[in-house]
Amino acid sequence: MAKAVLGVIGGSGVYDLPGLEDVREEAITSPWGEPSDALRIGRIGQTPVVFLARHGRGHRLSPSGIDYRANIDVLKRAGVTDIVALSACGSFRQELYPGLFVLVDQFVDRTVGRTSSFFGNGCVAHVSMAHPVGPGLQARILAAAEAEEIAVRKGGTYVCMEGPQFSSYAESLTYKAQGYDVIGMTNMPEAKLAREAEITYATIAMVTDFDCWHPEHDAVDVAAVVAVARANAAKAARLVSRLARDFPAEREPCPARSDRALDGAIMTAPGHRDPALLAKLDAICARVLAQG
Ligand SMILES: CSC[C@H]1O[C@H](OP(=O)(O)O)[C@H](O)[C@@H]1O
Ligand SMILES: Nc1ncnc2[nH]cnc12
Repeated sequence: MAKAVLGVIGGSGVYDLPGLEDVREEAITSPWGEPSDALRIGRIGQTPVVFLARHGRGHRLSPSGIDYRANIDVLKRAGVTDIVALSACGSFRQELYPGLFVLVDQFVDRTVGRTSSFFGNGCVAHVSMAHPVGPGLQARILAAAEAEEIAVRKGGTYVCMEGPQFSSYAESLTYKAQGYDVIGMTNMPEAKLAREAEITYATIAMVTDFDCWHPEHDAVDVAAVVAVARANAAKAARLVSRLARDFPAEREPCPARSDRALDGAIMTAPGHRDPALLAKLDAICARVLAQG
């Protein structure tokens, strides 16, 4: 059994992880590009925890400008087995109000300009995204939220738009009519890449606004979003601390098979694989390539 290592990706308003102890910074390099920031590696209780600020410290990176492959690759190199993705989001439902945490279990990818796979010509692989969130990890997050008395709702669909502009009124009404619950700009391709890397992924979608569909609320405004995101960040830190303190020492098998996502997924015959691409995949595919 592998040792469990918790990764935390901090989104808008979350550039640090209070509660992380024995912290050291490590700027791990990646053959895929430039990660958003140096990793902050430490522990909470007995659990090793690795923190990455998705937009970089100082929020330098736009959702479209983040190198999601480099981020997931360096987390994999740091030994991360489970990622908790913290994200600000807009809501399409009256009952999902600013301040509430939504544990989404589905994603709709509406991004257009992002590289969304580690694989390609020379090493073709197809992993399942039917159940993108690890149910076991999500259950632990739910239990931690309840223990900390943080308002949380389990289940929901997060639609990921390209951004950086917020949606038009017509788009907002369309997403709402489609039955989507929340909207953000970052969880895709992040969740897809985590799955390819065989890292279990779960999002805490922290509602900051009602997007622009709501007749009694103004259109999204960054200053208002940031104010709610800051308040959410303190709650998120409490939740993550509890989650980490109660986390198992060894990685648990994932019912969604995120820990074995690459089993049988690579279609390119060994003799036809591109050595240069395989070299870049050394961390992502370590488990299956070791099997030959
Ligand atoms: C400041 S609101 C827009 C911004 O916030 C969210 O990012 P993250 O998921 O990293 O919290 C949203 O997706 C946008 O990138
Ligand atoms: N309304 C919204 N649309 C997209 N991303 C967001 N992040 C926070 N609020 C958002």
